[in-house]
Amino acid sequence: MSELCRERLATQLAEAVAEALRQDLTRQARALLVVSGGTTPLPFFRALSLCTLPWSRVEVTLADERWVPEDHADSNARLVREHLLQGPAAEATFVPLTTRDVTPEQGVEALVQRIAGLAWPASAVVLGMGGDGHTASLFPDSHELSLALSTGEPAVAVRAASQPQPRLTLSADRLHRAHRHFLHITGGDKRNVLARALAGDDSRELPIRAFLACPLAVYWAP
Ligand SMILES: O=C1O[C@H](COP(=O)(O)O)[C@@H](O)[C@H](O)[C@H]1O
Repeated sequence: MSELCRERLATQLAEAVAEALRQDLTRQARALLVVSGGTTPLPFFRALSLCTLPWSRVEVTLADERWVPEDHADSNARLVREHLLQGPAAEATFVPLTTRDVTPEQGVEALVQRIAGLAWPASAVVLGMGGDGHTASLFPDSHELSLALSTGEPAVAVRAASQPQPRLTLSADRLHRAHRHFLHITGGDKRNVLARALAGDDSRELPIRAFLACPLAVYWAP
């Protein structure tokens, strides 16, 4: 039952995101979609790839990325290429968030320049959330969290003791500036984390709190 619910949730989210892109494309030449990685978005990526859109006018980038090669099992870019950029959606322009630099600290400046030409503000940001309340790569146990929550720079290199790889994340400021915000989560554990987040206001404890007033359209299924 929960598999069916999750598929329907992914389809409904894909329809809402596609409609957001269509609306913006009636008044601008290009529209930008920011997606998250991890495991939750896979059915959403597949559903969105089936939507009718002028894909050649759609740009896609990530909210965050693990600093691994694109063929690595943990690469968010690999997920986007394999599950979203398929069929007609392959005509979209995808801008990944890694370089060949050894560390994200070395690569961040080039990435800031790479994403500067995208159609900001994004039409939609689709956030995920971890069990620790992180979203994008805004981790509660990261030294760079305060910077990523407060900087006006678009992207930040981050490290967190809880994570095996260093990361690159769009800053809260850059994510905030999107026209629409969606949160895609599944399962009782994440529902409970979201309930905790809604009951407080310290974004350093549960970084998803930084987006609760965007407004944030929550797409949840068991
Ligand atoms: O590390 C990450 O985790 C979150 C949530 O991932 P999930 O596997 O629980 O769906 C994701 O939103 C983020 O983009 C990703 O890099």
